[in-house]
Amino acid sequence: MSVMTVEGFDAFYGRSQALRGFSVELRGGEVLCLLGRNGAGKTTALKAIMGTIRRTAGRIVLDGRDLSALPAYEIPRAGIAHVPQGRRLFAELTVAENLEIGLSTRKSSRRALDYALGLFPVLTERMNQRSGTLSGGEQTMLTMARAMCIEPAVILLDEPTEGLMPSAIAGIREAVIRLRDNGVAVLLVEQRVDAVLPVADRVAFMDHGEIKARFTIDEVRNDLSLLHRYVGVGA
Ligand SMILES: Nc1ncnc2c1ncn2[C@@H]1O[C@H](COP(=O)(O)OP(=O)(O)OP(=O)(O)O)[C@@H](O)[C@H]1O
Repeated sequence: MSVMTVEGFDAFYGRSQALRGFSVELRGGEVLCLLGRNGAGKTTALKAIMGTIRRTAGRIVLDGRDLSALPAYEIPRAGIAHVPQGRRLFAELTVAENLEIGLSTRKSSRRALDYALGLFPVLTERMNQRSGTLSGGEQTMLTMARAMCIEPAVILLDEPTEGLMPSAIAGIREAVIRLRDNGVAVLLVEQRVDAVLPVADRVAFMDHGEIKARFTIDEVRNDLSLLHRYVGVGA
């Protein structure tokens, strides 16, 4: 199983420090959920892992390979996929065409496509539909499937359930579980604790760019007041 280690990331927006010693370790077949109030630095942490914002300190290692000095465009090829907040699909293009874009960095594209569609079978019936006409949940799954076309060891998901109806949230939850059961390491950013509890193995609470506390999901389930204390949500 893969292991990703992120150690001591610092990052700044101008003079304001957005990440302070951000560190996580994540294994294949595991879901780590990053929770925190608005502006805590969760999205910034994912961008720092992808190298799309500059880090001033820290290192990242995936399966013994130090990725710290790689340019951002090399990070997906090294095995880390990112599904950013909001669904960045090409609405006028079909499902198949959107997936082809995900495949363009791979040589063995047929196998990768079969793999991605196997994780999100609902898309196979909609290959020729314009992606802008998919439901919100289907669009999110397409974005996730596109990211999976590189057959990554790690996937970073930034609020995949944002704006979705409860029924669609259940579909995303199942998709996350399927990724995990396929041995993928999942780093999940969520606002909605109800979306997290059924899928997370561990949670980390962020505040002011820093991880303030880490718990196993059983510790959270046994003491829901932790959620209230760290993210200010009703428990
Ligand atoms: N491009 C930017 N320039 C300046 N400041 C930024 C920029 N992007 C984010 N910030 C600031 O950095 C802090 C962390 O933002 P970030 O988006 O990482 O938080 P978040 O935890 O993902 O929040 P949310 O849950 O609202 O998405 C916030 O104070 C935000 O205003």
